[in-house]
Amino acid sequence: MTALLSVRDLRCARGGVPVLERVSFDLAVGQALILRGPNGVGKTTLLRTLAGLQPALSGEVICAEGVTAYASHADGIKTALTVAENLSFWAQVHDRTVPDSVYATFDLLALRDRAAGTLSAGQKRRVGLARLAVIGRPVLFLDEPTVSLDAFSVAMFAGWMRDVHLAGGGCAVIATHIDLQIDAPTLDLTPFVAAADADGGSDADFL
Ligand SMILES: Nc1ncnc2c1ncn2[C@@H]1O[C@H](COP(=O)(O)OP(=O)(O)OP(=O)(O)O)[C@@H](O)[C@H]1O
Repeated sequence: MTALLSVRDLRCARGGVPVLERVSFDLAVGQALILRGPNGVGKTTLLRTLAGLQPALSGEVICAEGVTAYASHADGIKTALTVAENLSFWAQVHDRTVPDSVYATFDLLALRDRAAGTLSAGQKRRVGLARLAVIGRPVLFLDEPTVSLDAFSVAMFAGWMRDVHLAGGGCAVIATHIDLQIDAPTLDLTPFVAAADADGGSDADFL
């Protein structure tokens, strides 16, 4: 099966300090990988590195150009715009139109014309997740996507991930502390914590 994303012997750092090493995996069409591990183990660091937001220390992330999207804890919402205007904005940026189904899928029908700044945290998160359905990027890197969501909304998001995104030819790497009920392997990052001081610089770095 052809991989949409291949990660080879990746070593990554945060703030100049090596955090993870020896991370390798492949994701094909329809596959997701759930990242687990205690606070500070490096889930965000790995996702940022996979998304190209920071360089790897070594190793390879093999993926086609322009097919990835990264979503962090921040919703990236423009508060003065309505929900519909936010979704239209993202659609335009990606040269797409907003599928009508998105409003029902993310339970946003009643909120369509509300200024996004007036939404609750969970409602804002639903708009942020709906953005993923609008932009049409097949390779998603998601950092705690269900923060602030109630159980109904978590199930709704998981349903979209499973039945629309993955079934529609996408893949995803998802850091989450909760069980999304998605049929996907889990990668616990604990064994991949970088060896202490393995690349911690030298006195010469400070001179
Ligand atoms: N801006 C920063 N500068 C330096 N070190 C940082 C920075 N941000 C995070 N770190 C450190 O990098 C390591 C990995 O952090 P990271 O945010 O990737 O962990 P995480 O697994 O996503 O944690 P959490 O589950 O708490 O979100 C931690 O030791 C953290 O303290």
